[in-house]
Amino acid sequence: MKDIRLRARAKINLTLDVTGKREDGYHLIQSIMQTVSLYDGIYMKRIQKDEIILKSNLSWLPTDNRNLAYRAAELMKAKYGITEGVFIEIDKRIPVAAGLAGGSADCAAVLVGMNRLFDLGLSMKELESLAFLLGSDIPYCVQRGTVVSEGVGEILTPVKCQCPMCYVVLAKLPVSVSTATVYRGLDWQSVQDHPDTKGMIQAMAEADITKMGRLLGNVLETVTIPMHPQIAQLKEELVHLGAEGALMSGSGPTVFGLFKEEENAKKAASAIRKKFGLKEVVATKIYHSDSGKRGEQRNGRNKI
Ligand SMILES: C[C@](O)(CO)[C@H](O)COP(=O)(O)OP(=O)(O)OC[C@H]1O[C@@H](n2ccc(N)nc2=O)[C@H](O)[C@@H]1O
Ligand SMILES: Nc1ncnc2c1ncn2[C@@H]1O[C@H](COP(=O)(O)OP(=O)(O)OP(=O)(O)O)[C@@H](O)[C@H]1O
Repeated sequence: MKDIRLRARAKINLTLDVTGKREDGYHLIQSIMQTVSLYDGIYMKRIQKDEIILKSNLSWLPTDNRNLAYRAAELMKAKYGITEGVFIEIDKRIPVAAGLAGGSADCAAVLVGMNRLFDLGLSMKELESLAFLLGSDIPYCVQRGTVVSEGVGEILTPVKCQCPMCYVVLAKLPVSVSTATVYRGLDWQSVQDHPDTKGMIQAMAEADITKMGRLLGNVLETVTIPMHPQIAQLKEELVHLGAEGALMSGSGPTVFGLFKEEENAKKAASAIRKKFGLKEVVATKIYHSDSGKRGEQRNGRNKI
């Protein structure tokens, strides 16, 4: 039976602005999204019996249609009349409910995986449209890279210059933050401090990581930080430890810091782990696809 291995990578928001609100309550955003190397391993296999079997290394993660990866397989099966089944195994490494789009990345990987396992021949654009039916961050997780995300997350414009390579420390507080609650708590019209999206793109074009650090900005911090003031302390400490800048990712609670040197990022990660007593601290880096094409076969193994 055909099988496939994929890497579902996390994202950070280098900028996140809210520019309006739709009648259905969803917010219009402008955000520079960036893929990082940290990934969940996804293994998929076609099975004869018409069912979806999902397993993961986290005993408490749902394995039914509360899991976005399951929902991706369910949607593809229904839409394309697939009568065979699929086995999906998730090796979860991305912190959950963290603002890193871990569930969205798994979901996107399963969409890509189903397309290949069942030879559906769908284009990236078609996969992104399906992705948007399942969540706002998922089209981006299909596309990945350095991208300006607008609308409610469905209008994606790749940034021509790549984000310069730098090292990223992710530090997650042991609290859950609901994205819906954070957006509901935002009075977008009274936001004073809007991130400079254009300035950030210019800083990336100049490969000026110091300037990028200064321009990091996320309006959702105005909601999440008052709920969890330790986020501000984590940001301060990361800068104290040598980060060029630090910011909350998405709706939080993960904070990331950008570092020029890998060694400094590793040292900062271990200092943060100790000082704040955190378990979920990861030193990773900006992800640059080395094949340029998602799903390219390398060394006989499928990787994304
Ligand atoms: C915060 C970000 O992660 C930034 O990349 C995204 O905007 C959120 O993306 P997501 O987690 O995929 O969001 P969804 O699962 O689609 O929506 C969760 C909830 O967040 C709110 N929501 C989401 C996206 C958006 N543009 N405006 C919103 O107000 C809605 O109340 C929605 O019910
Ligand atoms: N495959 C999955 N991995 C992780 N969480 C999942 C998955 N499927 C569903 N969930 C549920 O989704 C919720 C949010 O988890 P996720 O890790 O995607 O959050 P997030 O990183 O904040 O996402 P975003 O940045 O898109 O808001 C959790 O409560 C979790 O139970």
